[in-house]
Amino acid sequence: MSPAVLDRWEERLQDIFYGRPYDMHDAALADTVFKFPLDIKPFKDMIEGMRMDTRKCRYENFQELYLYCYYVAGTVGLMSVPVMGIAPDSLVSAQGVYNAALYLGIGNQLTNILRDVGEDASRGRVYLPQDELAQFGLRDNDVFSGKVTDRWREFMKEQITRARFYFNLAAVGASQLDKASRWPGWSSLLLYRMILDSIESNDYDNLTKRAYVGRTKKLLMLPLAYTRSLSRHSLILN
Ligand SMILES: CC(C)=CCC/C(C)=C/CC/C(C)=C/CC/C(C)=C/COP(=O)(O)OP(=O)(O)O
Repeated sequence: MSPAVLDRWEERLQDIFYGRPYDMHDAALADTVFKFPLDIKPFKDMIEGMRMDTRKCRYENFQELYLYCYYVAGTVGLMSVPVMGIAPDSLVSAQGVYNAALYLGIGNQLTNILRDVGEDASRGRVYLPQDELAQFGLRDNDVFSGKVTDRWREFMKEQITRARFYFNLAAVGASQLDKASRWPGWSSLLLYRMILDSIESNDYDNLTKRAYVGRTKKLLMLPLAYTRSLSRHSLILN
């Protein structure tokens, strides 16, 4: 995506919020902006994330990576809450629910990154903290080599643990969404989190394999998400 295209997107975004959509897709968003209390900030931040992605292909540390994840995915969580709605009798503050949604975006994006390590490497991109790779005695070349070593497995275990930590933070808010949104909220959390299990089942080979969750597994998960969505207190995942 060229900088000029992203600048144009930002202009169109502003026009959408002014109620002046450019095409039918923009009109759909303008309608949503009219119906729900949406703020332009996360939309702008998402475009900023795409700018960041055109500028850099390495992340020095987790702080840098987290910022990228916020821009491209945490923002989606922040955009979703005003549409999904917060339960009137929420046990968590509105800010707590927004935080949880943001963390779901972070967990999703971290998972997405871990699933796509091999694919991203083939495009010369490494969305993993460089300092953490080094701590495990790993370098870019180990990512490009496609060889799954014990060092790589140990490194991946830590990365997966961190992604699960964000899913746990997200779980705090999923049960506080409006009644109709709780099931979809839990489904999106549990479905994406299953990709991490699949990386484990592949013995941490995310260099030559793309972890995926089969249709049957996904369908079997839906009743579980439904059960979770019935309780208001499911704060901890297992
Ligand atoms: C839990 C609470 C309180 C609310 C739910 C709020 C929601 C629905 C948040 C979802 C956030 C979300 C779906 C973020 C998207 C993150 C993500 C993985 C983006 C990846 O996009 P692509 O890079 O296009 O994916 P592919 O690589 O799979 O094409």
